Amino acid sequence: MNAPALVTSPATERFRVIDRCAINALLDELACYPKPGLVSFVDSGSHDDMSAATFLRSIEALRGYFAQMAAAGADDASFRELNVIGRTAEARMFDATGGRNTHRGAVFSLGLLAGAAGRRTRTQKGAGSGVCEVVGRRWGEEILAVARTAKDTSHGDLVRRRYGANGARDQAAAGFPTVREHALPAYRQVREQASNPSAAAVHALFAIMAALEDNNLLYRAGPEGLDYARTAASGFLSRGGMIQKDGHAQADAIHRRFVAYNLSPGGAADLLAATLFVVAWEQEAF
Ligand SMILES: CC(C)(COP(=O)(O)OP(=O)(O)OC[C@H]1O[C@@H](n2cnc3c(N)ncnc32)[C@H](O[C@H]2O[C@H](COP(=O)(O)OP(=O)(O)OP(=O)(O)O)[C@@H](O)[C@H]2O)[C@@H]1O)[C@@H](O)C(=O)NCCC(=O)NCCS
Ligand SMILES: Nc1ncnc2[nH]cnc12
Repeated sequence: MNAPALVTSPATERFRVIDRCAINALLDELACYPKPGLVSFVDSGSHDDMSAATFLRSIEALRGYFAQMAAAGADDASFRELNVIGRTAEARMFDATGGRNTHRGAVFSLGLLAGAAGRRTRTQKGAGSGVCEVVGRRWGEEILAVARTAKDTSHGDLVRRRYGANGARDQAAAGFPTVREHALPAYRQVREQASNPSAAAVHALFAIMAALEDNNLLYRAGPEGLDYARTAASGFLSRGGMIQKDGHAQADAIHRRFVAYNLSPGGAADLLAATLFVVAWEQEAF
């Protein structure tokens, strides 16, 4: 007897494409180099408890999660409903990494963007456009309404209390302004000048670092550490960033200094993955 034919609806296929774009975005973020203080295939940056292998295990554990978020987004799920899926994925990530926080921010930010991409597929035309804004418009109020209590003890909660810092929730609720206004223009500028995608990704990472209040930097090194990172990033960009002849060497030198100071812009790394997702999904959807 022949095996029954697998029936895949066009909607299911689109959710799979969204999943693939998100997984590839995470892989491309990991692969691009030099990233100040961050983990790559070259080295583990400022992290002594994680390597590229840890990140690969984490990414594999997240496969399928983004399709689930896309399907829920297409069903007009509330933030509360999306959050249930997100927390399960976060638990899978911690299982796969032995409790290390590789992608907590990406589970949140990229998960919401996958939900928004799923939601946009309902309208078919222009499905790729404006996914960042959709997150803010559809779920922004709910995201900000989730009450935090004195018992919340993530690093983000600590720096929020200590410095009044914003974080992943504020970015998402505002429709990812750092991605739209800084990272995407920086990425496209380098791509248009015929440079390779990895150089464009590194350039975009620096653009995010120059603009973002990154809670990872604040947690590890306080406002001085954050200022140091933002100044290093904006100086690099003002000299031409990855468009300069020796852009790679300069970025590598900044990476080494971040490792020496134990700095790691993990929040910026997540927003780089978000940026790469938006680029990939826009290409698929039009
Ligand atoms: C809603 C939450 C995601 C909020 O969590 P939290 O209250 O902790 O808020 P944030 O500080 O804002 O950070 C969450 C993660 O987002 C990244 N991040 C940091 N700053 C920003 C920023 N300004 N904008 C966007 N994103 C930001 C960051 O992720 C990266 O950091 C990881 C490592 O962080 P950390 O734990 O501090 O470092 P460790 O290695 O553990 O310690 P040290 O080595 O420094 O000693 C990293 O690799 C990146 O992923 C923040 O961690 C959350 O509470 C939540 O509700 N999550 C589950 C629900 C969900 O995901 N739902 C799906 C969508 S509905
Ligand atoms: N490549 C990376 N290195 C360290 N932290 C990260 N968080 C997300 N991506 C990261």
